[in-house]
Amino acid sequence: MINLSHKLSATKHRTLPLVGHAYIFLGSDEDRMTQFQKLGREAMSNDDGVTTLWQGHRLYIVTSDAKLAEFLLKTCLEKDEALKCLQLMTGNGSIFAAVNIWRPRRKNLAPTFSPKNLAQFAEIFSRQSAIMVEQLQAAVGRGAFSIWQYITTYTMDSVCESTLGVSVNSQKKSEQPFLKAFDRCTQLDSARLCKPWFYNMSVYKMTPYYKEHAECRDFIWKFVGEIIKSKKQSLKDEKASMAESQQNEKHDGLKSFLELLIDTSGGNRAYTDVELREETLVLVLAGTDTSAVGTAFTTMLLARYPDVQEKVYQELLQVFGNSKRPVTAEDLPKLKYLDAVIRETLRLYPPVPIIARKVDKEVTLPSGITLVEDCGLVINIWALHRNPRYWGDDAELFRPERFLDTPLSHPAAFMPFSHGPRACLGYQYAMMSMKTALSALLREHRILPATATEDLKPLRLKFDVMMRDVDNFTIQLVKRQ
Ligand code: HEM
Repeated sequence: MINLSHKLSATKHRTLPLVGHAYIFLGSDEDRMTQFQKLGREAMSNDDGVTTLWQGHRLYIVTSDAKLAEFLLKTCLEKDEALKCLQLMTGNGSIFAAVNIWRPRRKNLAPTFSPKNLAQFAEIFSRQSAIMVEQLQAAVGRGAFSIWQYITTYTMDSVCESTLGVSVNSQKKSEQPFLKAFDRCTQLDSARLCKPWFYNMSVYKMTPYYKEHAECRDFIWKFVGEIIKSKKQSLKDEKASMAESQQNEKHDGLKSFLELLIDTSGGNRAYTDVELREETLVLVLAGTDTSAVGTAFTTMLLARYPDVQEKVYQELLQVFGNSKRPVTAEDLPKLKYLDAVIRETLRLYPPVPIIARKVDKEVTLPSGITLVEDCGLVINIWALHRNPRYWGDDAELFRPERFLDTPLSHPAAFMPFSHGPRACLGYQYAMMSMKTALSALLREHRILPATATEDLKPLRLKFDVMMRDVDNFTIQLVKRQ
């Protein structure tokens, strides 16, 4: 690795004995995000499109170049060691699993995201977003407030209903025990991710955090385990009660991801209860805060760009007129400008600003340099999305029209959902959910910045497992006439 480090551009930060550059990530979540931004810009300004740094004895290669990122994401599929600490709750669930486990699981999971299956979830998004708007009435016209809790409970309720087929009703019941346990587990996981000295399991087990994590995790596993058991039983009963001739008939009712997974993993490959628990928890984990962060950043930008908000509103008027009818699956493809606004938000504020992989066997880059086994790889999506080489001189500008008037300069220039074989499976699901929530909100309300001068200040960002707004997405809402 030392030889390799001499062939690649290196970070300007001083290397300390033993820890290398690990010290630069100490400090607050905001400091950590600032470091990632700086590293991304360093990589962008280097001729080889990378910067390198040492985390203890391991060399990490950071890139914000779309071509190189595309190559790495297609070639190196193993997740980085650091992400192992996120597996406590999801076990071998596909998102963090080793390649040999991930591959067959992805094969089973992918067909459950077919357009036909996704269209049936539109009704859930529509119903849950109506609840969100109803809950928000308490804040309308009353000055600045954080919209985060409203949006994250909307996504939690939608994801749980579409994944497990149950209503956890977290929008109306903030003390919902599943939500509390799930939130606590993810908080503990992200705190651990930022403290490398807790990566070692034996060390972590000695901390009070592990005990608390284990208690929450046991609760979650029991909750999901019971749903799986009862779902399997009712599917069995349903089959038994159906006449033989009806067995192959199409089942028209709404099917949750859990039921779809039981179907797709059928036959000899049928999933055990543990596998079903792991995969459904992956969907809840991967689908909740990510979409909530994307939606919340969009509200912040709409508040700061009233002309963009007005254009979205005009498009909504064209599709819905003055009616109060719910959003349907057929409406969503017509909301092309809103789609561009969300994409532009995800470009400038990607909820997952960095992703990490590991080199599991030597790989030679197109430049001829060979990466050695066990190097870490960081794709800096935040910087890649602001790279003028792919986005032009106005890369830093919020301009949704770019998604309507200019084709992508490279297939990997826009990758909020990652790229290559391990890219996000929930991409279309997330776009549907975000579009439904934002249209429900904007049809009746105008979004304003928290204060009159707010739109002049740059957004302050922080990083745990995801990128968030330091001020917790504070806006104002007023009713439209
Ligand atoms: C704005 C919302 C979302 C964003 C920004 C996002 C982003 C991502 C990213 C960056 C990855 C890949 C990580 C990597 O390459 O290491 C990923 C993976 C994944 N996402 Fe999403 N995601 C979103 C919503 C969702 C939703 C709603 C679901 C499911 C309902 C979902 C399910 C998954 C799954 C299953 C994977 C793992 C894929 C695999 O390893 O094969 N995501 N997501």
